[in-house]
Parts: sequence; structure tokens; C-alpha cells
Amino acid sequence: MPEAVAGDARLTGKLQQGAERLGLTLTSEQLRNLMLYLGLLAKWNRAYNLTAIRNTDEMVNLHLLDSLAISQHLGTAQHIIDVGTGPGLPGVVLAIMHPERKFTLLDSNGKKTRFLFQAKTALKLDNVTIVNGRVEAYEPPQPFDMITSRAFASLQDMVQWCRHLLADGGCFLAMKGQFPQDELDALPADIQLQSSLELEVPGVEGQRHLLRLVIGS
Ligand SMILES: C[S@@+](CC[C@H](N)C(=O)[O-])C[C@H]1O[C@@H](n2cnc3c(N)ncnc32)[C@H](O)[C@@H]1O
Repeated sequence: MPEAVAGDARLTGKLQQGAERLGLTLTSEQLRNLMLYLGLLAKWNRAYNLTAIRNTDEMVNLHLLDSLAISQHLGTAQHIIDVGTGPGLPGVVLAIMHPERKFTLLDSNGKKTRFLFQAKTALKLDNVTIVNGRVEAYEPPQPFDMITSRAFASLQDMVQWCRHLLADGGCFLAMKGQFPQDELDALPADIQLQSSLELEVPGVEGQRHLLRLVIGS
């Protein structure tokens, strides 16, 4: 079944065209790995309820393309943690796109991290480290340049739970739907919004925003 999804020419074309609309030209290896990940997600989702999205067409838009939409916005960050990654969104997609960067994928849900171990092995993602646990309690061997998150927590909780993970000069890259003005207003005074980008994701209705937050002096 993962092979059937991964080899589906229509879904592959849809992913490739969607990526092009985002300004990305996927290599054949990236395309193959993204489709293999889709196949694994669709398969294990049946047994373990990893995501509420069950339809593979919708997964292409709402999971793969939505994650790919931030692929060009990682700047120079080399050491990245995706917090509340769930089944690896956006973390696995970014790790496929950027094999030269290191990604830590963290989630407190054991079912989801067990799936991530399967995906890491199947996709040979040597640049990925998986951590099962609550982010507040995580003590990394070294701090990160960037913290990514999608559908994780309010900005206030995210900053409170994760700021100890950031290296000096590092940033948060938070994927949000509507512009979260109320969440920004509730942030501590030393957290600054460095930039906000409105993203258009093929096949995804509603607003998408990408917020870059830094810790000020
Ligand atoms: C709504 S899901 C989003 C998953 C994925 N980022 C996505 O966009 O599909 C939120 C995830 O955050 C995880 N989570 C919530 N609080 C957490 C915490 N304090 N530490 C680690 N993971 C947490 C949950 O287990 C869940 O998998």
C-alpha cells in the first residue's frame, strides 16, 4: 500500500505541480521520498490515527505542500527542531528538502514518534533525530538555530515552553492560519516579531501565515 501510493502518477504530478507553484523544483530523489512518506503516512494513519486528514489528495495539499511552502524560508539555520511535529509536519518534509541540515523532530505522543522512527528508516533520513517527550522538559545536547512549529500551541505557550532550546541569535518560525494578533499581544516584552509572511498554498483555502520571532535584548 505505501508503494501503491508512492507510485501513483496522478498524485506525484499533483505534488510536483503544486511544488512548482510554490517556486520549488523538486529533484527526482526529493519527489520519490515525499511520495514514499505520503504512502507511509496513509498506511500507518489507518492503524494509529496520526492525522485527521485521511484522503491522500488532501494530504498532498494540507500536509506536503503546506510544509513545502516554508522550505525556502529557513535562512541559514543548520540545526533545526520541529516541536509538536506529530507525524513529521513540517519536519520530515523539510528534512527531505534539506539533507545538508540537521533536524530534530520532537513530540510527546509515542504513537507519532514510533511512526517517525519507521519513516526515518524507510527514507534513510540520516539528518533526522527523533525525540519522544514534552518539549518543556527537553534538554538538548546543543541549542538550535531555529524552532519550527505547525498547529502546535499558542505563540505564548510555544515561547514559554521552547525558548530554552534556542541558541543566541536563533529564531522561532511559527506556521499559523489567520494572523494571530491576539497571541502576539500576549507575548513577553522581550519577544519580537521580526517578519510575517502571508503564504499561498495550492489547494489550501483560508489564510496561512509564517511568523519569525526572535528574542530581543
Ligand atoms: C495538532 S498536532 C500538530 C502536529 C503537526 N505539527 C502537524 O502540523 O500536523 C500537535 C502536536 O503537538 C504535540 N504536543 C502538544 N504539546 C506538546 C508538548 N508540550 N511537547 C511535545 N509535544 C507536544 C501533540 O502530541 C501533537 O502531536
